[in-house]
Amino acid sequence: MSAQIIDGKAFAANLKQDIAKQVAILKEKHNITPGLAVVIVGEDPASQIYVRNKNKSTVEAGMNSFEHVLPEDTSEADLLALVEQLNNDPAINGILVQLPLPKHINESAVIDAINPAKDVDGFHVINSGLLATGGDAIVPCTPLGCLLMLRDRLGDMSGLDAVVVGRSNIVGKPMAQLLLNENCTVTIAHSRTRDLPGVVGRADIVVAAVGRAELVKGDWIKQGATVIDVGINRIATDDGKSRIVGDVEFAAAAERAGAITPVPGGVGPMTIACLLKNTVTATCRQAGVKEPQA
Ligand SMILES: Nc1nc(=O)c2c([nH]1)NC[C@@H]1CN(c3ccc(C(=O)N[C@@H](CCC(=O)O)C(=O)O)cc3)C=[N+]21
Ligand SMILES: [Mg+2]
Repeated sequence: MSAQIIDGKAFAANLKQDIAKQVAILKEKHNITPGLAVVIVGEDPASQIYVRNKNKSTVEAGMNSFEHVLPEDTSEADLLALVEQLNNDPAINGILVQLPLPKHINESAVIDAINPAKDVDGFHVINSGLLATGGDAIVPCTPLGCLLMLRDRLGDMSGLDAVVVGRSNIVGKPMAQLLLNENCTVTIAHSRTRDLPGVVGRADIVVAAVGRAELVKGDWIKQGATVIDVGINRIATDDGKSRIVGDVEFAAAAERAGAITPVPGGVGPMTIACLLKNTVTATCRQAGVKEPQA
């Protein structure tokens, strides 16, 4: 194995320390404590684990955390009413509605009902529009976390070939926008892409975000490329148990890559750290104060 392993967990721990310092300064100088509301509809166990981790990290950073767990059969109207209540609550600076929502609820209607200034997921159409047009967007947490790791590893990315595998509104599209802002030559690959191995093989930066276990094969990777694996897939193992793998065939890719994120311990922890970061950013903008330097 030749690749450097990018330690997302350590990176996130560092970022969280900086955020805790920012929060302390906000309290001391402005008497503000950022508040994050997380809304979860239904009882998917995996979702509940994420929500618990987010809650714990929020409190550790010195912020207030508010959890709203609603039953699976909650109506869209009731969920919209809760969003409206959170929009109007001055103690709430960030609102995250956990996705996916149950089938009977229109996801984009709910996301777009969030006050864009409190949309710490950066999923509101206003924030995606601002990101696309070079404005002051709140940037989705997962792509933001990937960007911070890439900047740390590569510095100036100008002119590099970047391939994003996956075109979701949550990861693929905003990731491509961010890489374009870094002056990369960006390709978005997806299920209809012809010659995916060839497209991936010319990339200096590969971001895999398709949600398919080990779809990106190690021998596709260009020597020395930087590989960011967004996937979190649970697969069955021979002993009847299960384990978590990414969207990239890790061991084989690490033979060729210059640097690679592991799963777990890569992008996931950075997503949560960036959620806290976005909550601080949103709080400062709402209060009209400059973001403190940690
Ligand atoms: N509105 C909304 N915003 C989200 O950001 C959002 C969402 N809905 N729905 C669910 C997904 C999933 N998600 C994760 C965040 C962190 C880890 C994470 O920290 N993972 C660790 C542990 C993995 C494990 O062991 O299970 C790791 O990768 O090392 C995972 C998954 C945020 N999501
Ligand atoms: Mg997110």
